[in-house]
Amino acid sequence: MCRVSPALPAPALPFPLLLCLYAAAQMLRPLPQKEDLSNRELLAVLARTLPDLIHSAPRLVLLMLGMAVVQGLMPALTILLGKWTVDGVGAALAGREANLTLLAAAWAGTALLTQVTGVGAQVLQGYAADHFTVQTMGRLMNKMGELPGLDVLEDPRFHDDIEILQMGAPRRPLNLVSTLLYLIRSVISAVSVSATLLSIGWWVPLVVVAGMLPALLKQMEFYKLGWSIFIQRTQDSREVNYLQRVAMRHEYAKEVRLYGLLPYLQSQYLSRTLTYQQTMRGVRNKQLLGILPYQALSLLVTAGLFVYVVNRAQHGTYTAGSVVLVITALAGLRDELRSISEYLSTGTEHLNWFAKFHRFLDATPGVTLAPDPRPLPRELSLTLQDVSFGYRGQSPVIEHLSLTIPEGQTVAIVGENGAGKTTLVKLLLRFYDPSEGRILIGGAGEQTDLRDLDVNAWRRQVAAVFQDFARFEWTLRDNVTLGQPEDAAKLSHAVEASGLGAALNHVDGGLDARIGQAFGGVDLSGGQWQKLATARALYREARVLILDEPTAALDPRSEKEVFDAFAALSQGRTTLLITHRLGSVLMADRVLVMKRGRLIEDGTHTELLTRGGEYAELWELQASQYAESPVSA
Ligand SMILES: Nc1ncnc2c1ncn2[C@@H]1O[C@H](COP(=O)(O)OP(=O)(O)OP(=O)(O)O)[C@@H](O)[C@H]1O
Repeated sequence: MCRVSPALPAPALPFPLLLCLYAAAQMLRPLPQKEDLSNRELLAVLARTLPDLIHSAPRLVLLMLGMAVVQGLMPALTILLGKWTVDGVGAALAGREANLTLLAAAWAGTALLTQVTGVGAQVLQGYAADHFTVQTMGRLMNKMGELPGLDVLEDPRFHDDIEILQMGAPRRPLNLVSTLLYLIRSVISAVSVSATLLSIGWWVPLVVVAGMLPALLKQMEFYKLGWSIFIQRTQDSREVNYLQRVAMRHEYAKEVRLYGLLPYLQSQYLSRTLTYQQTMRGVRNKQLLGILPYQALSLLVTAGLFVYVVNRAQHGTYTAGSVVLVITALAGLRDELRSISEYLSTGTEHLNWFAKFHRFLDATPGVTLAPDPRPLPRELSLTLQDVSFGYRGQSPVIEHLSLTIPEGQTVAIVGENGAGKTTLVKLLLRFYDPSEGRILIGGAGEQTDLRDLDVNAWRRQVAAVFQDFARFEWTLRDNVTLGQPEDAAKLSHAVEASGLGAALNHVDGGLDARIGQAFGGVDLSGGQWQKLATARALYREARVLILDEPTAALDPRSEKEVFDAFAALSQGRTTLLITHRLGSVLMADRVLVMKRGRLIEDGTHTELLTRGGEYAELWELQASQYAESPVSA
């Protein structure tokens, strides 16, 4: 509550008093919470974030803090120098002694120091940004390394977060530290500038701050909206960006043109964007108009004080220098308080980002690394014991699956689309853990639950050609070796056996040619990409080979060559071949037929044909397609 000086002339009393009361009442009104986190939670995030950031560049942060303190004191010093100079000029004009040269030098020194510390702070920020980015990105990458499975990455709760984290990692840490330093600078500046007003009267800073605060708190509310708008935008913008991508990217261009999709995409894009913009415009305008009365109050207080000081100066109570001081201090204080409210709000935004960062770092994956991994068994036979699994706790897509695949066996897995064949492979690679049952690795007497093994050691024993293999836009060589030490003989065999060798003849630069369009490389055909994925699997010396539709994109000659290569490679290795081309099943020792997540048939090709079940039916169906084809026209 404000107290009014008894020395204040009677007519001036009610005005500041009323304003103080009004301002106090406004300040007591609770602010609507627009941000995700409470102030206490934000402070907890700050307490966790700051030590990490300081630790990554302690000297830089200390230097930046020193500069912020110096910069914070400069405005008050400049204001006082202004007052003293004006009063000095007055004294000199009246024939009294005044050291104006010293004042001018001090003013110039202050201006210079402000400039130097400003530039210095920016240089330091550049260095700090490099440290922070490396540290933050490093922690994100480390976390990725702690996520052996795919569950967290596929969790819809993290889809938006991952995009926000990726975009923010290079800038949020520096933004947070700079905002805090700016905040410290502005608080020091506001306090010291307010202190200069004490020379007018002890009540002056109180009245001024009380008059300006409501507008600034309101302003802060508006800034706080920024984060909610940003979050909202990320959710909406993923949809909108997707539409944009479909309209503009090469990979969709053929269908977009053939099916005349552009008008549809445009209308979807426009309607979503316009709805979003309309909502945001409404919120923004309401907020901005809401600030107006508070700004009027702030203006009234400063104008009132100005009139009062000018009036009293005319009667000789204050010097001309004091009038200059009030003018500059009021302007300075208003700017600083506005900056404080802005920094508090943007700081909140950065802390909200860090809250997401921590949430991701703290995410506990369903698939965890074994704390004390058991050694890999000598023999790598695979056993599923009553395994069931459903994605993200949904209804099971694998149900009560039990089977054993001895090391060295070649097994074909067949079945209709969606039967669970790829899911079975993903479970064997421990991208997910079964919801029920166990997967055991090892021969009799040494079987170990897959969950208890070092998952990376296990995966090093496996090579795979996935149905949706990755297309790394690196050189052909890097695409095959994938960061492993290069062995020229192995590389050349993998390239030839996969059928990639023929394609290389037409590519400038051979194995060192960059592929893919993202960096202006040569693009490969679908089949060539698949051969590349095959070469990758062939290059890896693995004891288990997983082939999920490995020849779907290959021409018949390439398919034959690749299967010959697989047949040679599968000797002595456990091979799982998922395929709809039943002709290729003949290379398998055993066939598993899956239907709706269950194993319905298990035997050799001949046994299953004789049994006359699902497999025999599928075989007949495919064979009849060839038989019915006219042999000669
Ligand atoms: N990441 C995922 N999240 C949720 N559901 C999934 C996911 N992957 C697959 N599914 C679902 O699991 C079921 C089994 O899919 P899976 O890919 O294992 O079948 P598949 O037998 O390999 O089929 P296809 O022959 O078509 O490749 C399907 O119903 C599919 O929709």
